[in-house]
Amino acid sequence: MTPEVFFDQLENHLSKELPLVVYRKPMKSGLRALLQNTDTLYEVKNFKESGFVFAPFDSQSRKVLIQSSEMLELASYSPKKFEPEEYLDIDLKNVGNKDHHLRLVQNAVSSIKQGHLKKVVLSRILKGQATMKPLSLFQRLLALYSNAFCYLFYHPKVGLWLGATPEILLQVKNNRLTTMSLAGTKPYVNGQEPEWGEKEILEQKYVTEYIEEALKNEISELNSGSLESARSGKLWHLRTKISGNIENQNLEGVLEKLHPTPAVCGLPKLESKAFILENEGYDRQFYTGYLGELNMKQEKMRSSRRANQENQVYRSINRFTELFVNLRCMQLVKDQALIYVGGGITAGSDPENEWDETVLKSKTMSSIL
Ligand SMILES: C=C(O[C@@H]1C=C(C(=O)O)C=C[C@H]1O)C(=O)O
Repeated sequence: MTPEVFFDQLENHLSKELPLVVYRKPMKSGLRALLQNTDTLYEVKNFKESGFVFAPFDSQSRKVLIQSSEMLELASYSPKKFEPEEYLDIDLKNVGNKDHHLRLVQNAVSSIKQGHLKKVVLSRILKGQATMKPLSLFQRLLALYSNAFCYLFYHPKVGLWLGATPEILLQVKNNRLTTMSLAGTKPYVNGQEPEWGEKEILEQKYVTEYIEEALKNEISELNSGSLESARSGKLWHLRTKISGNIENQNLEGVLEKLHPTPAVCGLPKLESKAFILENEGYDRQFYTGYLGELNMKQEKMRSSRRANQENQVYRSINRFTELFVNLRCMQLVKDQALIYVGGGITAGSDPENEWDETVLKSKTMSSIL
């Protein structure tokens, strides 16, 4: 299949207002799309389902599933080069005023200092104008962010979302589970690794400790890698990779423990979530939720040749799950682009710096407008 045919089929599906998702995994060149031929809204109930899950921040709300009627694959796709520099100063409007966000951060810092919370992630929306078709915006994402999970999701009963996320929530392949702790942000300047301060080191450490604690009874041989700087577009983050063995494939239990991690919610989990729902002043919907392949089939052709036996080729079918946190994303409502951004607040946070961090993060998506 050629890229033209691939994208024409997606365009045609979107024009019929039918659900679809198209995505590229980090550091891969292939594209995959799942197309659903009815507008039924399927939901994930127990994580035994198979398809593409699109789950909101608030786990009380429904987790949408695209059940593929048809899967399209493009083995390799080279996006047209795109130079965003000239687009970077795009005019974005703040939804909600700056004072509100500064006060929100200040209140969180006070709450942390009083000992009610250790960390809370606070976010907001910026608004821009989309002047291109959604699939053209998606192609720009592909051109800019080769190490992110890039996606476009559409369901007539949910809306249209696009994103390029650097954060893995969970991968499960052959009983091997991988996740990561990602937090702390610095701008990417001249390719130089940043000097990390105490504030970033602490906020990332909280996430690592939380994940280790959450998984310790679910996962055997749990192992945390070393702390590293990870680049994400024009930003750097601190990252620790964490892996282990998941014996009983209890995805529902693991996700219940893991999501939302303090990378997008806070610590303690329930208190910080309540703080967000009470004070942030808007509905995050799918921002800081998670998305990706759930129990997808992978067929492998194996061959075995034993002495005195014919060469046998047989098929084995594995299932795998690969979920990402829905960060660096936007929602398209007609030609309005709503860009969702946030940052982790700890005792050492300065409201103006936190505001600047959200402006910086918004450029990941505003660069494609
Ligand atoms: C909340 C976001 O990002 C998260 C928060 C980070 C931080 O506080 O430094 C860094 C990476 C993500 O875990 C976002 O991009 O909106």
